[in-house]
Amino acid sequence: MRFDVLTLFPDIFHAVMKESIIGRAQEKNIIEINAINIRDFSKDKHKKVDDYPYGGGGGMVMTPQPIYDAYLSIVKDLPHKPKVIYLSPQGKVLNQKKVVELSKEKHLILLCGHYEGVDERIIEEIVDEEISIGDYVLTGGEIPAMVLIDSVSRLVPDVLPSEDAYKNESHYNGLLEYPQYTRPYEFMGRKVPDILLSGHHAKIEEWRKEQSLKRTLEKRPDLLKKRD
Ligand SMILES: NC(=O)c1ccc(NC2CCCC2)nc1
Repeated sequence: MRFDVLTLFPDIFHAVMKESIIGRAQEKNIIEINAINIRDFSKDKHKKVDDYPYGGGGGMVMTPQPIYDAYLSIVKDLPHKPKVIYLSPQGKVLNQKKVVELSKEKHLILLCGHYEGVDERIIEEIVDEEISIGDYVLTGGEIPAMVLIDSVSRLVPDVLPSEDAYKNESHYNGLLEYPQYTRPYEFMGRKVPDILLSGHHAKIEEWRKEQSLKRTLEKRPDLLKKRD
């Protein structure tokens, strides 16, 4: 799976995305992440990428030409136009269902805005959908883009060591994850539930399902309504 990120701050991606699971998946060429610097496509002699908003008001708006030319540099040789996602507070809030849907794509272009955002005509011209990672405002779309890349990449085959690693993750099968324990058996006077040491896999499975349901009821009862 290929991610092309249109951003003013490509170094942020190089730093974060070469680490851990995502970094290893890139080395294994299972996923590819390219950060494209929008500023490289500015035709302005001072490499300007923003300007004052028509109609006045504070802040600056990202001008459309550099973004459009950066976009063209990606798609000009491609047989199909990849889905373009603009990370914005106005987007549909990302959830695991959407993450699963996006993980089926072969190629995604993520547009990261800054300042007051991008010129509306860019959204009209190249953006297929807007996605938000939650109802709060950030200084740029880069962190939301990394959240999207991380959550989607986990579901790309062979990125995670084993299938079941994500099968029981929180927000998977619609429930929160059961409690996890590892060595030592006793810590701060707290012991591991004995069922987990019984070796009785059917009973352990049952206990885990009960715990998932119990936790979901306590912490996120809203998730129970949505379960299909
Ligand atoms: N909740 C979010 O996913 C989100 C995305 C982008 C953003 N800020 C960007 C959007 C255009 C200028 C800065 N803030 C919040």
